[in-house]
Amino acid sequence: MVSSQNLPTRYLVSAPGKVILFGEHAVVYGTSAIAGSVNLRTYLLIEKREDGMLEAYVPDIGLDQPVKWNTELFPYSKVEDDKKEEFNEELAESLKSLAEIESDKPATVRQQQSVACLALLYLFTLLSSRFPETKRGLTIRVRSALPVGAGLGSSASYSVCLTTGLLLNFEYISLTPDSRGAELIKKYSFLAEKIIHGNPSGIDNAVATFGGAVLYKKGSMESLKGYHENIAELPFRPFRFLLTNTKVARDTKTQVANVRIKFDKYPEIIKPILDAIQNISDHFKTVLINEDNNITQDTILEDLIDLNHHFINSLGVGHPALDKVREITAQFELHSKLTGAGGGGCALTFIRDGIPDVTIETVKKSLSLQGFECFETLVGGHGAGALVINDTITAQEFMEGGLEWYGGMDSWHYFV
Ligand SMILES: Nc1ncnc2c1ncn2[C@@H]1O[C@H](COP(=O)(O)OP(=O)(O)OP(=O)(O)O)[C@@H](O)[C@H]1O
Ligand SMILES: C[C@@](O)(CCO)CC(=O)[O-]
Repeated sequence: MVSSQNLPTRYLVSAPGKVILFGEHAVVYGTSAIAGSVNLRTYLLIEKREDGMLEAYVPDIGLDQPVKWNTELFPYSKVEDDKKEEFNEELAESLKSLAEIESDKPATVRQQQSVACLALLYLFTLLSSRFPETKRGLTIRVRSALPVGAGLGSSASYSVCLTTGLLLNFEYISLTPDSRGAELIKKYSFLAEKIIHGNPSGIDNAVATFGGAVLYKKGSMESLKGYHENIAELPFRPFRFLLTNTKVARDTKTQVANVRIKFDKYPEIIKPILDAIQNISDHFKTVLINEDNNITQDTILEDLIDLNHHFINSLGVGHPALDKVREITAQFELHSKLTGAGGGGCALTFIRDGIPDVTIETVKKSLSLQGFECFETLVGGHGAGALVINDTITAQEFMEGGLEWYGGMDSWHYFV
């Protein structure tokens, strides 16, 4: 039996969102994509409790009240100890009724809340099963600076926070330098992503775990060697981007499923489009590595942004609001594309070197007049991190405090 006697009981955990530069959707079919972490993060506070209950505060998805479960009711017998890292459909099915949220909110909102709870219950049951029942009780509190369902990887950031907090609490990993920690976080967060997304490529949770700017390809990512082969760090200069949230709601699961329908119906047409997207990612990588003239790099990046946007639109995941962002930014000779799953959500606008701040402010103003929300971001930065936070803040301070403050704390341990 594992002893938790001398361990800290409270962790603060965080993970970034992501932005996909090139290759969303195509990456689900095994091509390469280029993505990086953004400086908007999710934070999770996890603490032990004595009464064997699991309680979750997840206000960002419209759950005004905490949700509480008796952990004795969870189906631990469904956990297969030797296959924990594979997705266990039976375990997910048997937890579904416990994860259901009853409220007078619209069905789509309840569905989003239920899958977020299901991801928590799934990981909790999986990872707590080797602990004595009396030591399983937990409270988790989640807050995020990321817009939910807008293409910036809010679900992966949430999944990685859940995974990191639970792995720490149930002593699978610790806050010591050890590359195994990041691998485990990536593997288990992928299971949570499967619950939320259906058929994820793994790019979002890989970026939320490892941070940085990466060239990602789906593949055998079981070993550390696999990690190096499949997620290469890119020699990224600090490119500036404007992110525009069109506030058109959509969910990734549906967008990915719609592309699948097209692919199955017209494989001979869709396959070459996916290949072309692969070539965009490859070309960009070559330019990053071989071209040291910033102006040339910027011009090529703009061409590739346009090409990628049109290819991806042809897969049926565009939206008039995203085209509006392109139209407005084009008036200032800036290039934009949808980012993430599309169908609404966010557009990404590249700000090449030398664009005056006053131009950017005017662009932002024009976009805001459409009801869109804009923010600037740099791509790259830390992945999943954690720290022990026994006395530093109260739960209430965490729920009510400014998120930027946590990021600035200097004792973060990053897993990469
Ligand atoms: N802060 C959060 N708290 C709890 N659940 C969250 C949070 N953020 C995201 N989720 C879960 O993730 C879902 C949103 O995932 P979805 O993949 O549709 O959007 P996204 O991750 O923001 O976009 P993309 O996958 O295109 O980057 C929510 O409905 C919810 O279930
Ligand atoms: C649309 C998609 O390519 C990116 C979503 O952020 C889906 C995935 O890769 O899992």
